[in-house]
Amino acid sequence: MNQRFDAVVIGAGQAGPPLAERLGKAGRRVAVIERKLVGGTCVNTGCIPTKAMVASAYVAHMAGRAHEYGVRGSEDTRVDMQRVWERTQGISGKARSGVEQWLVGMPNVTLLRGHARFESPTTLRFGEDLIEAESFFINVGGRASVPDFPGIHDVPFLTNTGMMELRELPEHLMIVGGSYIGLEFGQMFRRFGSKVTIVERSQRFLPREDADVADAVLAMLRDEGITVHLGAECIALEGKAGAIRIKARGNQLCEQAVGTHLLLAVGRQPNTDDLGLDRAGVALDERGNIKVDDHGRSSVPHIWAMGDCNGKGAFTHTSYNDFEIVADAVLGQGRRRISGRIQAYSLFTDPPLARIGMSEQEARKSGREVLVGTRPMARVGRAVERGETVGFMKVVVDGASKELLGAAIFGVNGDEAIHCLLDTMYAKAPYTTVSEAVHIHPTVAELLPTTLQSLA
Ligand SMILES: Cc1cc2nc3c(=O)[nH]c(=O)nc-3n(C[C@H](O)[C@H](O)[C@H](O)COP(=O)(O)OP(=O)(O)OC[C@H]3O[C@@H](n4cnc5c(N)ncnc54)[C@H](O)[C@@H]3O)c2cc1C
Ligand SMILES: NC(=O)c1ccc[n+]([C@@H]2O[C@H](COP(=O)([O-])OP(=O)(O)OC[C@H]3O[C@@H](n4cnc5c(N)ncnc54)[C@H](O)[C@@H]3O)[C@@H](O)[C@H]2O)c1
Repeated sequence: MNQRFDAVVIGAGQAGPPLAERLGKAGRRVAVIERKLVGGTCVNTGCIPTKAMVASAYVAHMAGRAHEYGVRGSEDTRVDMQRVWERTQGISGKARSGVEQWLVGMPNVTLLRGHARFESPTTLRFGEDLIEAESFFINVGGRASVPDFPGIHDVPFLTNTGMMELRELPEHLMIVGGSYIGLEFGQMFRRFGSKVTIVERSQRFLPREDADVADAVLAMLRDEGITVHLGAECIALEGKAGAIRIKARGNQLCEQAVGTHLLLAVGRQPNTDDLGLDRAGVALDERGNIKVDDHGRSSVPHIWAMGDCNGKGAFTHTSYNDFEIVADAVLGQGRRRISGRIQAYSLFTDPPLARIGMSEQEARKSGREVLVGTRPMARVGRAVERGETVGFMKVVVDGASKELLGAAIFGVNGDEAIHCLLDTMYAKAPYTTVSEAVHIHPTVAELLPTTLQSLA
């Protein structure tokens, strides 16, 4: 059967559903095609379930410290992984059904379940059907990369998706990759009670971050009993279920460890290889991302790409922002641009590492007159009162223009507090806007003005 729509959205991730709603409300007949679970990675196997698990791990950690706060009765803290799993699935499932009900209730929008693939620039193959449309909006996201290591077919391994299914505690979790996924899962499973070994190929931990920031995160993980091997590139896997060994180049220390479970957290690849994009004439970059202009338009003018599959961001907030930019280009004035986005992300360890704009190393490389203000969390009243004083805050400023260039807050509530700096950057206001502001006491944000008064 042939079907015709004004617009087709492929993938119900973070950008597709809100765009479908906007197009539908504008009177367009829209199809949203989703091959698996609506809500995509964030809702089902990414942000939402992992942050629910981070919350369980936080409670386990604090229960172990309860006596420090004068709370007794939790000396025998144990984690019930079945219950952690149920809670996580409950939160993720509720979010998924929320997206589903929202999609089904949208005016002029039809939700179709199955895999879509281009047959031509204006036609999709959808099962036995062909679907034609005037414009297409691709929001297909990505999946965990699985390198073809020798041994990969013999040794059982998990990715972020498989981690969601664990209902018992791994005795020893080995993790290849020491970035967002490896560190968030590594810390939470250590707090649940597993032994954790992380094998990272970079010689320098978190190389994107300033050395003082990266060192502080590494020290925190090691203090919690996590083994981190740096400069260790996994090149092969050996063993069998329950007894897994990682062979590494550069640092063979990890080869002495035998793990019961293995998590591969070595990056993600876009879901663009089974979309028939060659038949549509859509150009890809060398990593398989769909090339887009500053408005999200691909090399074929009526085909747009949003979210992880365009390689312009790898976060839920960047995918959602892509929706806003594409909606503005298609239905508005085309004022908004991807290049107008300020880099912002948080590594959700506990405490989190929140980052915006430039690091100090990037700012210095740019040749500006760089001023830096720092303050340890141990001197932030709120952190002291909470008994969570790990980390520090750091703000980077252009001394000549007074512009805020970037910031890192590795500390309790840093992921929230950093937004007052981020919004000041969007407002293009000088740093004195914050340094002369009066913030509420006692908060973590309260110390940002003081930090900015001590720039050097
Ligand atoms: C473990 C983990 C934790 C994360 N934590 C965070 C976090 O804390 N904060 C943050 O900002 N980001 C986080 N991320 C990243 C975030 O999840 C992604 O950046 C975000 O989900 C990307 O959304 P998207 O809209 O690009 O696509 P996705 O959410 O991946 O959705 C794409 C959808 O397209 C569907 N699809 C694919 N191909 C087809 C096809 N051919 N036909 C039909 N449907 C198709 C898929 O089934 C999927 O539902 C995390 C990621 C992971 C893996
Ligand atoms: N808090 C968040 O916002 C959050 C959380 C989780 C995931 N994510 C998103 O998911 C994406 C994927 O995360 P990720 O951590 O898998 O990937 P990543 O690309 O951030 O990091 C992969 C890490 O694996 C290492 N590595 C690669 N090959 C290796 C090998 N053979 N041996 C040892 N180390 C190796 C790399 O050096 C790197 O440090 C990220 O881009 C991020 O945007 C975001």
